[in-house]
Amino acid sequence: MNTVIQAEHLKFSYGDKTVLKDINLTVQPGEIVGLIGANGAGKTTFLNILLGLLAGTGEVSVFGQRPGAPDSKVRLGSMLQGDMVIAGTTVGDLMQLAAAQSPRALDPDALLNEFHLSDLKPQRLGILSGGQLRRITFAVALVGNPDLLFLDEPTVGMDAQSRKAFWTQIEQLRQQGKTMVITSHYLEEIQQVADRLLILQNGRFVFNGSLQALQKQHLGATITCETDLQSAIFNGLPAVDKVQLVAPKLIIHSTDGDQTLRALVPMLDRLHQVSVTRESLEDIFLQLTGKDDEK
Ligand SMILES: Nc1ncnc2c1ncn2[C@@H]1O[C@H](COP(=O)(O)OP(=O)(O)OP(=O)(O)O)[C@@H](O)[C@H]1O
Repeated sequence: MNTVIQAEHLKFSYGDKTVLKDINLTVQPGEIVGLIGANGAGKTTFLNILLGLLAGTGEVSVFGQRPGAPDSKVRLGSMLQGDMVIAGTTVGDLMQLAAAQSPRALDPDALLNEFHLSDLKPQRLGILSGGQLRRITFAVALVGNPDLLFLDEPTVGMDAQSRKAFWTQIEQLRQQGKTMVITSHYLEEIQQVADRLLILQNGRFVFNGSLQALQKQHLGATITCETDLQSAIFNGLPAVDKVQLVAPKLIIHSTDGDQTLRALVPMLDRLHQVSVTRESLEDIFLQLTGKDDEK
């Protein structure tokens, strides 16, 4: 299987500000990778390097070639933040222009129709709303029929319906075997679709794996119940971090939900309305990215 993206010891600085310190990554065909990180972590910078728009040090290849090489460029579609748009150009013209860049382009009109965007075809880009522009930019990214897509915060500004339609389209693209790198701050959305998550922090991936693997490493849970037992009893149970009484509820914060639950089994007849909430991706993300920057 030919690797789509390969990065080894990639480093990048803007002047004396080092943004990427040591990036190592392999992406295989058909993978959907969710790239997440706090504002300013370097996600867009990394995508720009993969596109050949910025040059870092270390080894980087896309379809086995240097980023930006013409042969790999035609297999690539991107939707970046702040994509330049010429206000006077119409949607139809922009789609034609984008299609003309690729020898394997799709029919622009058919694509606009499929995306329910045909009405916007005669409109000038300058008068479109932010959400409409995002949807058009997505169609532009796809019209060249790319094998690899870079989508940088694609759903920003889209209304709920458009976001839903967008993620459905991503699923369809998955069926077609497209490889995608998607950045998003909407963790609930990205976790649904990504085969693999990359968490960028302090210039490195502090996590590279599936959501399931991430959750296996982070076993924390919140157990809520009602009980006539004294809350002090729960403080002494294994892995219990903190116990809060918010009458009538007792809230037990555990660093290892399974371990604490096992210890609760003998008391089950005194516990009522028990519920368990595992750490969400957002909880884990905040733990991993809340750490101070390295000096
Ligand atoms: N052209 C530039 N010159 C100097 N610094 C820059 C430039 N572009 C980005 N930076 C800085 O590099 C860092 C990484 O920026 P980047 O846009 O890659 O982050 P990001 O993870 O995409 O952030 P966000 O989630 O806010 O979009 C930030 O501190 C940013 O201020």
